[in-house]
Amino acid sequence: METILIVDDEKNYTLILSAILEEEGFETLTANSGNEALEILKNSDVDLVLTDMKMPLMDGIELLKNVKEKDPQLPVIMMTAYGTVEKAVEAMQKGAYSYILKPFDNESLIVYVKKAVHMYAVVKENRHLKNSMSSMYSFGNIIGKSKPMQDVFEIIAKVAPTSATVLIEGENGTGKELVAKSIHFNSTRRDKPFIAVNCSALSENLLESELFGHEKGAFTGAVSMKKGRFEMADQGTLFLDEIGELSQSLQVKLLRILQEKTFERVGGTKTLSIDIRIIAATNKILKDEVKKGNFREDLFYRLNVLYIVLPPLRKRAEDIRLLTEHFMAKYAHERKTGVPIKGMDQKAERLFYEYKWPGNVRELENVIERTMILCPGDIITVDDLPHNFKENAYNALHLNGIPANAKLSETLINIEQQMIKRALKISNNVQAHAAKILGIGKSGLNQKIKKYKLDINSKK
Ligand SMILES: Nc1ncnc2c1ncn2[C@@H]1O[C@H](COP(=O)(O)OP(=O)(O)OP(=O)(O)O)[C@@H](O)[C@H]1O
Repeated sequence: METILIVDDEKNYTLILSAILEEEGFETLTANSGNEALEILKNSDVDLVLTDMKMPLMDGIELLKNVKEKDPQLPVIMMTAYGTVEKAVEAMQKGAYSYILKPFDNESLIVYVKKAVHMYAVVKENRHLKNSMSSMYSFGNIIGKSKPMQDVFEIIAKVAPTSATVLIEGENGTGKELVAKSIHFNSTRRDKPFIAVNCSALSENLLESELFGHEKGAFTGAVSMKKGRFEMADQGTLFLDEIGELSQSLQVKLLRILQEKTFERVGGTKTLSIDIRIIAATNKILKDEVKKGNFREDLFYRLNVLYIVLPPLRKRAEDIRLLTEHFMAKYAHERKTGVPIKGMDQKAERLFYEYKWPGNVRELENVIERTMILCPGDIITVDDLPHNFKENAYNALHLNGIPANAKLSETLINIEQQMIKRALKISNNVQAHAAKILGIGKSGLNQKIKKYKLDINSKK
């Protein structure tokens, strides 16, 4: 049953309207001031606000403004007396659904109310669909409707509750850390630490003490005992990013932790036990690294208990629009103008689809964040996109192998020469035949051959 909020400072009037509308099968709530109405709206689901225009303290227009801030699509009907029609027009401009002149007959009121309520029912249905779609197309804050991403969501849901080691493969910026976090926060370890280490960011010695910690005096500068990341992650999850960069000696130590769940701090003799889940990630194909002898096979199998591949963005173009909208909403607060972005024009969208996104989702996110700051209007055009992105995107748009920054005259000469060479080859260097293939005169061809010094052995 739909609920109508009736607002009028004349109490009797609200009661009469309430009776009329309840007779029609609506549920009603009544308020005798704008503030009272806003209080009700905070706690109840309302499908329509029917308000008087002239009220002390907060008038109908002011109330309308507040309602629209809460829900821009909730319909508001203004009841107004003859003298205040101009105000009613102003209300319409500010987003009122309609106005009705007092005194009105019950039938007209009911027609207006039914129309508005019906319109809002459609809005609510769309919202519901959109919500259920967005939960289909996301797993926590990981977005994706493409088949490979849907498969990833399924695997995360299955592996998260276990404590199994997971290996995630994917190019930079494809969301490996996001997936690792999602596994952690959907596991029973969610209240324990999630610790991330980038194995390529530190030299071997530093990484060793970072991972395993060190005892006081273990090396110059080790002035006190320091716990390593393994200890910090005890009972939680340790995310080892860029695992393919781990040195051979650290690979051995990691293997021991995975097998025995024990280790010693650098410079220490005491064996420590830990309970951690390891999630490893790499932008290399680890199997190939094993074949090349760069990565231990036994460690590879220990890590690869469960395997997740995140495909590059260029291979899941159907996610681009969804991710773009997601990041537009995420960075909407960065808009200095306050004008909300409605979307992107066709040209900009095409560029997004054709671009190869070497930096994957991270690059897309950065482009959108900067565009949200730069774009003055409500539609993103190519002009609003960050300069260096446009340069990259256009340079990447090869036209039959011709880069976007190629000069026309040079390119035409190059193509002309290639076509002549090909025609000569096909015609076994018979110029008359080659000219026919090219659709030009024999003497014209001969001139070009001389100009470009293309063939000295040709048969006339
Ligand atoms: N599917 C996705 N949905 C929403 N945001 C995503 C998605 N994939 C990546 N991101 C965002 O892109 C950025 C990069 O993601 P993340 O750091 O997880 O990538 P990565 O693969 O671990 O990168 P690297 O290999 O460079 O460490 C983050 O801000 C992340 O939130």
